[in-house]
Amino acid sequence: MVGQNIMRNLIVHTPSKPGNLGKVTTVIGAHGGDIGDIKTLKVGTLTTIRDITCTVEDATVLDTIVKSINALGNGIEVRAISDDVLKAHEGGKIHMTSRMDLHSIEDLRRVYTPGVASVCEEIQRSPEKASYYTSIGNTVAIVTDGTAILGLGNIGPVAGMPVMEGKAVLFDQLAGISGVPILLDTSDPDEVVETVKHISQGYGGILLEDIGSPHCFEIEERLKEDLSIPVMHDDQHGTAVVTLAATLSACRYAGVDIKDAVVGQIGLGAAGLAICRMLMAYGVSEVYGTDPQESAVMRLRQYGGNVLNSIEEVMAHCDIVIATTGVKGLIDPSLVREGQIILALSNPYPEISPEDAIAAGAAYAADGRLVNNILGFPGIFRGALNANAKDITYPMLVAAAEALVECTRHGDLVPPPLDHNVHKIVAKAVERIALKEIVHEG
Ligand SMILES: NC(=O)C1=CN([C@@H]2O[C@H](COP(=O)(O)OP(=O)(O)OC[C@H]3O[C@@H](n4cnc5c(N)ncnc54)[C@H](O)[C@@H]3O)[C@@H](O)[C@H]2O)C=CC1
Ligand SMILES: CC(=O)C(=O)O
Ligand SMILES: [Mg+2]
Repeated sequence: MVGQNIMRNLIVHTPSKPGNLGKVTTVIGAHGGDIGDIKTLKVGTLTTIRDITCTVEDATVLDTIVKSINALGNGIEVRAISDDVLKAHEGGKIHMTSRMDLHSIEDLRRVYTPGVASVCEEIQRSPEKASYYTSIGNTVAIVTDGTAILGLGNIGPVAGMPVMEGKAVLFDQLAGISGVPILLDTSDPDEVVETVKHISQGYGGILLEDIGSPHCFEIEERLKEDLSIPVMHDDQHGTAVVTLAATLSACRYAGVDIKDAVVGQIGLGAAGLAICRMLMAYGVSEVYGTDPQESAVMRLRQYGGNVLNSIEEVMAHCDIVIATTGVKGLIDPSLVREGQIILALSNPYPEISPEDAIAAGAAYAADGRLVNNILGFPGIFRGALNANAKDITYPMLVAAAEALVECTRHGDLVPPPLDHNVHKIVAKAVERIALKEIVHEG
């Protein structure tokens, strides 16, 4: 089964007797529902009310589950279904807040005019002090043109805003960075580059997000060239870092030197090409890729990768298979070979679910919820900003990947994304390399 697609909260009433919750959860599981949190809202003398988070394949499955719970009878009933994901987005997920209190006229004069004028003049005299007296050095612009929002495709920047707000939440909570979404109504590389350059002085770094290929490549290259603040296209390099970490872990368990691994990449867009480039730069000698777009295949060749003509060939030839196509259920379980490692990374729906890949014989399998650039970009930018780095370089990315491997528990491919310590360790590793590079250049 590929992709658990919709998450709903079932408000379930049962008589307050042992065994009833078990009956309800059994019904949910039997119909393929994935149970998340179970909150007990009320334990009454007669009735217990619970809020059960349930993720299902589609609305039909949800309907079947509700009908089956209600069919249990004896007072067991789904009284309401709520969409907590939608509810959580009401009003948006982010809000810029003040770091200073405003209680008195004294505060007002310090925060705002007339006091603020002297700080402006100080920065005018010594522009480098802006990073000390403003939030610029701790703020990253999250720039999108909306052309490759997850695997949903070109849905436009406004429809992609919930993803950008999500990235801002992650920046804030995992790395203490202010992320500011910037929605562009152009995909023309000249216009994107010019626009980002014009706004860049207000930011300590630029995270390019969900900008489709091939225009993402030129945009990132030109911005990296023209700006002296860190610029990174997350879908390329954030993803490549985490995928390298997962591949290193997998090779360790398999007792294979990563340099000898035979890796196949399905989908050679932003994420796929960057993954191939990262693996090749790290020393993997056999990297194969496939993509229906001739231009994508040509790019892989230019970077020294090998091309295969179909998914079937990749699955037959490679020990580690990575997919970033945005196409749900693309990999048929019958193609999976015994002992293969399958990373089907498309969001929100993978090319094959980890459960199906394992059932078909894979030794390790993961999807984009687990192997996700959430493990990369917060720490990478934290480290770069701490070091006052002018760029994000390949050695910084490798340091991030190796730090992730260090944090990975035995048997896992990557560490848990919400472990704050992991992001601190990644940031430290990146900062260390960035400082070394600065000393070297200086
Ligand atoms: N887990 C993670 O951290 C990340 C996951 N992704 C996921 O990867 C997917 C692709 O994202 P991007 O690379 O940014 O998009 P993209 O649009 O740049 O690339 C997609 C590529 O897949 C190719 N493709 C489509 N159908 C194919 C097929 N049947 N066989 C082989 N190739 C095929 C396209 O031709 C294109 O080159 C999305 O679903 C996204 O959510 C992207 C970044 C991070
Ligand atoms: C995780 C991410 O950046 C994506 O799926 O596009
Ligand atoms: Mg993305």
